[in-house]
Amino acid sequence: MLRSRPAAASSLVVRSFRLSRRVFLSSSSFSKKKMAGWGNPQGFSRIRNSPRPRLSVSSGKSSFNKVDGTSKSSSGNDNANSPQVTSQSTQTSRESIDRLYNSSYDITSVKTHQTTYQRTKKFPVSMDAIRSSNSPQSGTQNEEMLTQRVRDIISRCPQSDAETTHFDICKTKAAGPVILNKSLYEINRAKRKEAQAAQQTICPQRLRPGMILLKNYISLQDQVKIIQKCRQLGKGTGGFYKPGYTDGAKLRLYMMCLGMNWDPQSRSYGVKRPVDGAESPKIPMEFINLVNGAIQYSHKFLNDEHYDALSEVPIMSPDICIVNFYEKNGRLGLHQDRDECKESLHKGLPVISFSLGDTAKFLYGDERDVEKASEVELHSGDVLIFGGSSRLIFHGVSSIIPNTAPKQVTEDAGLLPGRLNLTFRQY
Ligand SMILES: O=C(O)CCC(=O)C(=O)O
Ligand SMILES: [Fe+2]
Repeated sequence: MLRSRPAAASSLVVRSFRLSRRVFLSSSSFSKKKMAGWGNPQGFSRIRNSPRPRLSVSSGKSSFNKVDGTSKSSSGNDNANSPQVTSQSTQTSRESIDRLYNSSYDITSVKTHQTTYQRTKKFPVSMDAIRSSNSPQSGTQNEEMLTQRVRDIISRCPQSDAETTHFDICKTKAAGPVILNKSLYEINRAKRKEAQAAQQTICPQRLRPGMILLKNYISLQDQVKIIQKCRQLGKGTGGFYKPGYTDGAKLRLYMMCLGMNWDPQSRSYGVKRPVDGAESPKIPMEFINLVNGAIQYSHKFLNDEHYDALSEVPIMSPDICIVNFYEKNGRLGLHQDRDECKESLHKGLPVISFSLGDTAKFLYGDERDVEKASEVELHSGDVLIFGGSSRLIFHGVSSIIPNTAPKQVTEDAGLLPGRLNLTFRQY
């Protein structure tokens, strides 16, 4: 799980600009602040993208200072073309380079005009070239050192497919039980699984017109699979991040969008998310099959109860899935889901919501008023549908009830304490 940064790490940002043909090294404070501001909880996501940046290097004094972390950028001048190395900065750079030479360090971010290459793994950069041109250090030699360092960094930038590590919703695998206990552990687990499977009966309820709750709809086996898939997608490009607003406020959840990105700041959908330009992963087909099955199930239930199934839950093809992960103190204020296209809203195409993990207290009502809202508990495996005349209900999560997730979810899938919610919509 990537939640903290190795203590000894320092970081670099390498930017290359096609127009100015300039690369500079800037301070860790820049990249940390930027990443933290953009939503990654600890400000350290790993992103590796191709293509590699074209390398062209010049250096500015602020670059050296920034490496050293001693000053803020004074090189806001991105058009500077020639190296500027003053005696002051030469001194600073020598110290910086010495320090770097003596330790391996993190490359947090290599940024081009289009792409951010980020990684956090402790990453030793060969300083042989720097060593060989050690002293005396003229401005030109300094520049060469810097150039070599940048080349080193770039040459270690993987060229493979994009890969990002964001917030991990699952525990990293704990050390397994000792061998002697293992068989007993497995026997007990199998028994527990059987007992829980026997208890799992789908129980549909019509909470109000267009609002159907399918209790226990998702089998434990499927819950584990959904969590594992969300975990895998959530660690990659476009994965989980903590959305925030420009005023600095943060939502009390981690979010990942599939199919299309929904931006909480602008309340709009787009291909790429503004925070890091990442495209949303596709919605896995298994998820879509489950959604279709839930729609069919609700239709059968409504028909059996003599309601107009198609007007309460119109058929939809999900092309958006917003995945939220709530930690134990997570919540979501009353709101309407109304950023899908007019036609989708007009037709009342339903939102289909899967709950996994700890139980949520879910509020819903006709007004944005907590006092007047109704409450229902959503347990792991429940599917909530709101379409037709309930499509624009106000809804939110007032709290997460700790330690209520089924054992399979916490043990087999390893979901962290908290709740995973997936809402499917058709744009
Ligand atoms: O977590 C939930 O149950 C609701 C999520 C939600 O309303 C949303 O993502 O818009
Ligand atoms: Fe919502």
